[in-house]
Amino acid sequence: MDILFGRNKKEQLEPVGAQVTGKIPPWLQGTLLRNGPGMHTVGDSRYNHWFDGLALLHSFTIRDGEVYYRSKYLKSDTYNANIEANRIVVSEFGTMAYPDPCKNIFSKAFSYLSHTIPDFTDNCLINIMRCGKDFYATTETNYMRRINPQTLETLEKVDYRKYVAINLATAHPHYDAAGNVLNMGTSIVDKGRTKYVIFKIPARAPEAKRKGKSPLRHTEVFCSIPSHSLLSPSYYHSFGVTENYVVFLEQPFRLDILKMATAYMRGVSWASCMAFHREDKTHIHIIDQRTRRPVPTKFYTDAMVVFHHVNAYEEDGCIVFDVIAYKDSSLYDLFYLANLNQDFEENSRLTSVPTLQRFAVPLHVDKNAEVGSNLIKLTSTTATALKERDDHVYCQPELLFEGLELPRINYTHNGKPYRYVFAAGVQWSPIPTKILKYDVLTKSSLTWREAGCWPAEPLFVPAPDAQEEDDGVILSAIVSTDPQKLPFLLILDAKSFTELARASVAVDMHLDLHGLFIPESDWPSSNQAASEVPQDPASDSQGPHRPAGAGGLGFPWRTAQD
Ligand SMILES: CC1=C(/C=C/C(C)=C/C=C/C(C)=C/C=O)C(C)(C)CCC1
Ligand SMILES: [Fe+2]
Repeated sequence: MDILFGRNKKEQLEPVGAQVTGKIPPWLQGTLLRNGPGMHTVGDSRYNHWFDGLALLHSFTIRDGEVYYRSKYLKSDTYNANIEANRIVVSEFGTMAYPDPCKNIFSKAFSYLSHTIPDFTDNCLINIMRCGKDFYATTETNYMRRINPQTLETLEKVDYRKYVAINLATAHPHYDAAGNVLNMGTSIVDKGRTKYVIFKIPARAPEAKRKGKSPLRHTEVFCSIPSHSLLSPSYYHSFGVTENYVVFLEQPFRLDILKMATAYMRGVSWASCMAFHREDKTHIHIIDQRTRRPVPTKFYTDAMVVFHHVNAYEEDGCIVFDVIAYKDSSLYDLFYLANLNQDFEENSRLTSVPTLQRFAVPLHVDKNAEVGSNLIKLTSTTATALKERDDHVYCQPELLFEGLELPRINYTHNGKPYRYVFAAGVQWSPIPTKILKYDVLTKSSLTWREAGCWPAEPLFVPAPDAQEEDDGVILSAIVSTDPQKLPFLLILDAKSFTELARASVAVDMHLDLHGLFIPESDWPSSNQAASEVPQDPASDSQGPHRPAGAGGLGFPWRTAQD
């Protein structure tokens, strides 16, 4: 597994043409832009965990049936400091680093003190966020890096704290139809309180105040939810939205702030300051977007760990939400590189298989309902919500499917009733070996897999004239451990799950985490995009074609005159 996880990946700075087999639908024009860890050693020093790796951005530009690939390391402050020192000098999730090993005892003590409130990393390796015409590489700290989505160049560092009082933020924001961003973050012991903050970033700054200013300046706090514990807030990786509500799971997988404050001094990583408390509850917070207040009923379920929300929607006075859940927090332990690179089959066995679970929460709890009665009357799910005393409701999910992660949906159905989950399929190990389409209505699934192939998160792009939810394609970057097979971009017909085309590239491709698709018509200037892609030296075409301007391919919002 060293090929997948151990080696530092080589950048592909200039776009390289792919060898396309099959036929790419002519309407599919745009760029798949993705992020993930690509470098795990610097000089003689080594990161401990796969999530520590330095962010490597890569993109597949699809134009007129041809595909061009490029990749570039995010030139974060973290990257630059490491490269300059020729060793790891900035701490990441699973690795605590020390900038100056030869300091004397006094400056060491001073350095320890200044690290009790740590300045986190800007190694933004998890996802790409779009905000109007701006694109950002994101992680879960208070930093993001703006990037050029065409050249993959790294632009300015953004500190969320300048706009909203948070120390951590998710890398999985939501978008409304106008492209406004809704995200969540945690504010740790600020003015004596620890809270979860839901905030909105407008896609564009208000007209009068625009003048080239970033929409981030107009970030607005939407709602704050006090943490159940001041010194051990919940860790969360994503959240759910419906048309009128936000779903937030305050799970008993928690950060220990006192441990974090002493981690640097004790020489332990941030990861060691997180713990799963299996004896505790998972609190389900439902926030009404119209009143900007949490629904007062105290909904809860058993202890679980959720990284990815799939979707949520309203049905007959209930909130239905689907998540990928685990019985424990062992997933993060499996990504220690020592486990991935040695005795992979033994060390990387999932002790808890990720399952698709459906929850149903009643929005109005009948005061006269009997204690112990099930408040869910929906015929579409067997999920229950049992009334208890004192405004408490105990929710139990319906198990829909076992063995899936990295879920994606047709995003035009986000927050609304939907039918299909596209996901990576996992069995005994957390590394996906297949791609799945799960139908929540018929409870049936379709699978794509190939020997020696390791697929990334499957991303759905709707066809321009889509009538049905699955009219479109699935894009997934596939890394191969078969020496005879190059890595490739796989394009599946989302309806039948059959292969339409693949674009193989002779590059050192990394396993990535998350990303997005930018339709050609959404580029701020399509001329510029066209000029960025050079002629493929291997092809005898007359150079890059001008984009036809296929409109509105998949993003649920328009940016038109940006
Ligand atoms: C650096 C850092 C963090 C980083 C977390 C990361 C990098 C998580 C990655 C999660 C992924 C990739 C999940 C996939 O499902 C914390 C713990 C938030 C807080 C302390 C500083
Ligand atoms: Fe994620």
